[in-house]
Amino acid sequence: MLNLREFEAAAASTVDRVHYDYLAGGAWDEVTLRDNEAAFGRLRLLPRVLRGRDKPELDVSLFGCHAASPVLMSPTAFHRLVHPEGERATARAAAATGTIMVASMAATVAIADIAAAAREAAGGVVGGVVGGGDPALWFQLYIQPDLEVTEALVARATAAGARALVVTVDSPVFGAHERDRRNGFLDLPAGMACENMRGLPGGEPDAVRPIAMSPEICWDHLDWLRQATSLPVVLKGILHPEDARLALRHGVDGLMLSNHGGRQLDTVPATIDLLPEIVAAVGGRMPVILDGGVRRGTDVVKALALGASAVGIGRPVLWGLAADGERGVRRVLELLREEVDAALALCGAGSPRDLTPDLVRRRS
Ligand SMILES: Cc1cc2nc3c(=O)[nH]c(=O)nc-3n(C[C@H](O)[C@H](O)[C@H](O)COP(=O)(O)O)c2cc1C
Ligand SMILES: O=C(O)C(=O)c1ccccc1
Repeated sequence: MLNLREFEAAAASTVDRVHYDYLAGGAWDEVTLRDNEAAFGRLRLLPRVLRGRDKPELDVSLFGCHAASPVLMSPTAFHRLVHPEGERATARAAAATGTIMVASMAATVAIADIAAAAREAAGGVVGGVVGGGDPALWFQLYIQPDLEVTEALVARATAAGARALVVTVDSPVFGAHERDRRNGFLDLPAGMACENMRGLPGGEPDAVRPIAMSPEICWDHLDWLRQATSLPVVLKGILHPEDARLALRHGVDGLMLSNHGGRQLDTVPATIDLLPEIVAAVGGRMPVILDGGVRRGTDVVKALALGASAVGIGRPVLWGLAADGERGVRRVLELLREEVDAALALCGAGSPRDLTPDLVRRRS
């Protein structure tokens, strides 16, 4: 496999059609889904030359979490749908490559088990230190209207060693995925469940509580969460610059500029097209991480040049996992890393910090 597209093709031919449609699909007409990739295609890179740089340095540090690459794994649900080891395999690939993994609240492996898999793969070496503590694992949270349940989820993630909470705020209702409606995909197959939702307060000890998406969630909930945890809080799914400014006022630590891979409100802009406005609104006061349509090293470089601190990939991780389990995910991450490395050098940059917005031009 030479690039992420080849992993996409491999996944399309191995994963059951109904399940493949679930991971590939978007909301309604899939306008945003297509635009995320197309918008990167409308941008051109304008390199600098003769800058006499060393080999590029790709490390990033986010909320005290060190990573070998500015590409992280965005949270995606249901990894066991495409591979029997599910999130365990994903976590091992993340740990082996020094990649930050954002584990989904809708994971099919519990956060404690994901963390254990990551630790095992790191061989007890985390951040270059033997016995160096917790892996580069973050937990994605949908705030549940029942705050006791939300508190229990946060406590589990914290106990597992998660280093940040990524609160997804673009889902007051479930996205309307017409492919899933047509295919009748409503639930996980027997023997798979959202393990983070098992045995929560107010339910039977072994019961799996459905994930609630609620239009009632508001900034008051965020304020409550802010005081209920000492972990960094990252908001995922902020699109309007006014909401970016509000996030700052509510003590948020970072943003993930994301349209959920085109799976929530259709016809919102591509994330890369929104990035300059969001970066301007934030004014360097917190990191902005972009996801949606990142498929090539050049996409990563464009986003970093326009002010993102890092980028996330969603579907490509699932393609790698479907194609070849842990090895496939590792290969996806390595391919992208090699491409970023080469694209940085070709831009005359010695690190992501050397990338500036003038290196990106819109195709006329
Ligand atoms: C199959 C699938 C499941 C997802 N599950 C979640 C989730 O549980 N929580 C969440 O915040 N985002 C979820 N997302 C959105 C991703 O975090 C991310 O925003 C998106 O996939 C990025 O776009 P990309 O797939 O083009 O890289 C999911 C995306 C996909 C494709
Ligand atoms: O499919 C998704 O995009 C998603 O975010 C999700 C969230 C909860 C349960 C299943 C999927």
